[in-house]
Parts: sequence; structure tokens; C-alpha cells
Amino acid sequence: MPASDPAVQSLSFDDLTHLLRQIFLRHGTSAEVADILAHNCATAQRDGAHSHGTFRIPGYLSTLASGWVDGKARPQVEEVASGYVAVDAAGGFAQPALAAARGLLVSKAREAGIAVLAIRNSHHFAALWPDVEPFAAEGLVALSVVNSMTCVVPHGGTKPLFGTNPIAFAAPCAGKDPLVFDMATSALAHGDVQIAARAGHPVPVGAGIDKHGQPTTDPAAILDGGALLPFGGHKGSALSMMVELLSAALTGGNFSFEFDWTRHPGAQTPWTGQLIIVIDPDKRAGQNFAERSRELVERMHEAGQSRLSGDRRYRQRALATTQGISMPVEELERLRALAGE
Ligand SMILES: NC(=O)C1=CN([C@@H]2O[C@H](COP(=O)(O)OP(=O)(O)OC[C@H]3O[C@@H](n4cnc5c(N)ncnc54)[C@H](OP(=O)(O)O)[C@@H]3O)[C@@H](O)[C@H]2O)C=CC1
Ligand SMILES: O=C(O)C1=NCCCC1
Repeated sequence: MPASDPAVQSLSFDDLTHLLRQIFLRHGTSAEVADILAHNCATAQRDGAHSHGTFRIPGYLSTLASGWVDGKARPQVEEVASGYVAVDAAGGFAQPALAAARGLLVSKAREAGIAVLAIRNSHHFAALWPDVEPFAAEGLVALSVVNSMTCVVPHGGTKPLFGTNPIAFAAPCAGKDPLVFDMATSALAHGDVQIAARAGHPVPVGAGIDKHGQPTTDPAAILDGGALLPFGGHKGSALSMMVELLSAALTGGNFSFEFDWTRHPGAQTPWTGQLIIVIDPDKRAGQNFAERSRELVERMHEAGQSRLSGDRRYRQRALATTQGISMPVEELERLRALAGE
């Protein structure tokens, strides 16, 4: 969208964060939770991760209004075994739980070379890369998984069971931005199906089935009693199973099919769990990990891969830093009204 377009307005990252913070505060979160969610959501919007940027605000607010999530929850952090940090998010959002445990997690990873954070009783409604990228910026390797809500049929099955269950990975790379990937284990993120339905666009072949179990490219049919498919058939399905086990069975959280939000009309956030593994690579590798990352990236480029995961986001971030974050004026007006401006 060109900045000269009168239907588009640019604003700084700080201004967008401030606006979102006002919205969260006005809709029942604590100041601390408002700060964390606003920063998280503005970060996604800045980097062009539209399925998890300001698009999510109405979902956050209807969920808060429904009483399904506690916007003022105080996470409880405990080191249950050496280097194994558990957090009970107390029915609140996952990001404040991560924030509460982050210092302990990093110090344990630096001490022992590896540490695990197991978050349970939490709601994750966002992109996963903002949770892991900051670790890599500090020289650590991080892997995270989170499960969501039943909307994906396991491979060869007929009934939805898994969530869209993303996996995110971040690693330092000498002289470059961290190497990051973040992907749903379904053929599409649920958010992208909602965006396609709203825009009236078809989704790619292989993304989902309708309520009769027939393949469809109609996003509305996927949302209305249909389901998504795993990416890559049995391989994505196996990864999704792993995400369920690590995010729920290992943390004490809910599987994607286990929570019942029907008594909370408007609820949209999955009440599940999240696992983060943090590794200090220079403790064990015996060589400079970040230099090795750079070597690998150079070889990938030589092999012909021009775009690496994360490149698009970093490009968007650079653009937003110099030119501001471009947003449709109509959407900004809606956000300002929600903030009471
Ligand atoms: N909280 C939750 O429960 C859930 C959250 N989500 C979130 O939804 C978001 C979108 O997920 P998804 O749709 O699977 O992501 P995409 O398929 O858009 O992207 C997945 C990864 O592949 C990279 N990538 C995309 N296209 C290319 C390409 N042509 N060449 C090289 N790399 C490429 C992306 O990098 P780049 O970012 O640079 O484009 C990204 O790291 C994620 O942030 C995820 O965390 C999804 C499911 C549930
Ligand atoms: O896009 C998705 O898929 C999801 N995002 C946030 C949480 C629910 C699933």
C-alpha cells in the first residue's frame, strides 16, 4: 500500500503500541498485561504478520468480555527440577507467563547449557516467533511449541482433533539477524482462513475439507463445520501430535480438544499450554555456533535459496522503521474508538 494512498495512514511502532495498550487497559487487563500484549501485537503488525497483528484485537476483546480469560492473572513461577521451570499462567495469557519466568529461564540455560519452560493454564492468541526471537538476539537457541483449539483433522482421519499447533525456532547467526522460522503444522493458520473468508478469496487446494469431509477451497466451508488439514500429510500430522504432547501432556495444560468454552460466548483464545526449550550453544558445541549458522546460510544461498524464513518479516520491519507502519485508515479509526479516543 503506497503511503500516498489517502485510505492508508502510517504510524510509528511506539504510537501503535500505545494505542493498543489503551485498548487492552480499557477492556479489563492489568497495566502489566496491557504492556505485554500491546507490544506483542504491534510487533506482529510491524513485521507484516497480519494474521496475528491488529486483526486479533476484536478476538482479544470479545474473549476478555466473555470472562473466559483472566486479563489480570498473576503467573506463578516454580523451578520444579534443575533447569525445568514451570509456570501456572492462572488462566491468563501466555506471554505474561513467559515474561515472569524469562529471567530464571535464561540464567538456568546459561548455567547448565539448557533449560525448559513449561507453561500451563494459559491462553496464546498470537504469533509464536516474538516469543523465541529475543532469545536468539541474546546468543541463545530457542524452540517453542503451542497448541490451540480443535480445527485440524489428523492424517487419514475424518474428525477435527488437533489445533493449528505452531512450531517456532530461533538461532543466532553471526553478523545477521537471528535465523527464525515460525509455522503452523496445519496447511494454513486458522487466522489466514478467517482473513480469506472475510475477503471472499479461496484458500489453496489441500488446505481443508467441508462439513461433508470433501476437499474445499472455500474458507467459509472450512470454518462452518469443516476443518483444516495438516501440512505435508502424515508428516505435519506427526508434528502436530508432538506439539500436543509437548504443550499439554508435558506442561499439565489442556490438549486442543479438552477445553469447553461454550459457556463463554465470544471466547476465542485457546486455553492450553506452551513449551519453550532454550539452549546456550556455546556451552556445549565446542565451536562458534553463530559462525556455523552464518556458514550454513551462505551455503543455502549458494545452493539457490534466495529467501530464508524470517527474511520477509525483517524486510517489513526495516520498512516500518523508516516509513512507519502502514495501516488502513478505517482500521485505525476502529482501533481509536476502542481505545476511547
Ligand atoms: N498461537 C497459536 O495458537 C497459533 C499461531 N499461529 C501463528 O500463525 C503465524 C502464521 O503461520 P503460518 O501461516 O504457518 O506461517 P507461513 O506459512 O506464512 O510461514 C511459515 C514460515 O515459513 C517462512 N516462509 C514463508 N514463505 C517462505 C518462502 N517462500 N521461502 C522461505 N521461507 C518462507 C516464514 O518466514 P517469514 O515470516 O519471513 O514469511 C515463516 O517463518 C505464525 O506466526 C504462527 O505462530 C499459527 C497457529 C496457531
Ligand atoms: O491462526 C491460528 O491458527 C490461531 N491463532 C491464534 C490462536 C488460535 C489459532
